[in-house]
Amino acid sequence: MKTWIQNGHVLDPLTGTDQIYDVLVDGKDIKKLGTREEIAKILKKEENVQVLDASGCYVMPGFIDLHVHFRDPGLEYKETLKTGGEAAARGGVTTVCAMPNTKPVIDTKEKVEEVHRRAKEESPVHVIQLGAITVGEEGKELADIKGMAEAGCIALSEDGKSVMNSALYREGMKIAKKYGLRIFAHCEEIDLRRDPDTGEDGVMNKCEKSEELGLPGITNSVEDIITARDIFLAKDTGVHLHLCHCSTKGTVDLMRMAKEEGVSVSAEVCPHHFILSTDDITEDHGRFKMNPPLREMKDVEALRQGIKEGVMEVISTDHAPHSAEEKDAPMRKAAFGIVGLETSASLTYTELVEGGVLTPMQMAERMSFAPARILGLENKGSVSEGKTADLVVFDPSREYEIDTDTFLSKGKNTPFDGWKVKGDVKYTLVDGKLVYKNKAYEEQE
Ligand SMILES: NC(=O)N[C@@H](CC(=O)O)C(=O)O
Ligand SMILES: [Zn+2]
Ligand SMILES: [Zn+2]
Repeated sequence: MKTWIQNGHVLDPLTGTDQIYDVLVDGKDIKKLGTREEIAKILKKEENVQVLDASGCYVMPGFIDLHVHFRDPGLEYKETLKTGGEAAARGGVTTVCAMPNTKPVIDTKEKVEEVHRRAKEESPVHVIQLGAITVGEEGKELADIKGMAEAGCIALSEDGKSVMNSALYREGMKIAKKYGLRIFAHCEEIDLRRDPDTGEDGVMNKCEKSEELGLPGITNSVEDIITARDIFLAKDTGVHLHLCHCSTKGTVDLMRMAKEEGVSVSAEVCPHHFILSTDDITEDHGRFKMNPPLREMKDVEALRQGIKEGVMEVISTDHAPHSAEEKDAPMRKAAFGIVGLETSASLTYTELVEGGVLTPMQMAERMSFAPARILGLENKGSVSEGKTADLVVFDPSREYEIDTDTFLSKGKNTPFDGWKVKGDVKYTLVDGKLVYKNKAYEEQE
């Protein structure tokens, strides 16, 4: 099967291509970039091709989300490989890294293989399952790192928490390095998560707003301390360290230092952390509760500056679906986490590209090329001949209102419901196959 994407503005971070081209997809691969005539010449007259109109749209490499929670196995009432995959496709995301904090925790070769096998059948997008660092994410003994590497894990993560025992963690890093795996770190000193004044478990950022709402707070140091520790351990062991859901100015400063020192590190920021601050928390409600929490404006500004410079080179979502019952509650009761797959590209385009922080090419870099490089996926993250046809056709002019009722994800938990945004996904292709077609364009056709 061939697909002919016509008249799109190709953005390719690998070769620097930044111009209007037609793109011919043949099977799973990108066959040719060229003019209408050049593509027409390759095709036989009677040949059956799928034509997609990309006029006025960017053709970018499919987004690669290094951080999602698909809750499968065990917590399927929140999300499944199928619904999570459909939400991803809708957001222009063609590959996800699924965190291992499922039920059971993914900590063996067999469990990784099982998710990979099922994902091929059930999810429309590529799913890379990450394995836990310790058995059951309990922080007591190391999981079967070698076995998980053999199952194609690529990276390990204890997401949801940090490995608090530094010696055990260092040992895990050494083994990960030996088998070519990266470490994706959730940085949180759990013993400090309690409010320094009241000792109660923190539910939002510690600041004037938390005082005003009478809620227990989480200080920036809860993140910064472990960020620093992890960077030093990465330096000692040589493993590649990727910092998840960075939220503080301190983390940006530490990342800048680590990169100057030549440590093998990368870092991601999620839309909620570079868009919202504690000023946006209008009431004591679970839709504003996530870990790490929304921080203050000075942090948001530092994150944006870091993204602009490329110190923070990845935009991920930390897509964390929960049921309505788990989220429609005051902060003390609600679960940590918000969904992000279906809003990430629109929010990033609206806030960062329209907002003058990133060029459209840099958006493709942060959302696809850089994550592909971190994972070592040479065939992804690029719209150039011979690469895998994981593609997104993104329309920068379509304005719409975010409506959780339309979400394909089971999770509707987001503070962005009702937000007006600019830029939307028109088509998503995975391995050359059309896996998402935006219904908003059907009426026009
Ligand atoms: N981010 C969150 O608030 N929650 C995540 C866990 C995590 O990413 O640490 C979850 O699994 O729900
Ligand atoms: Zn986390
Ligand atoms: Zn997470």
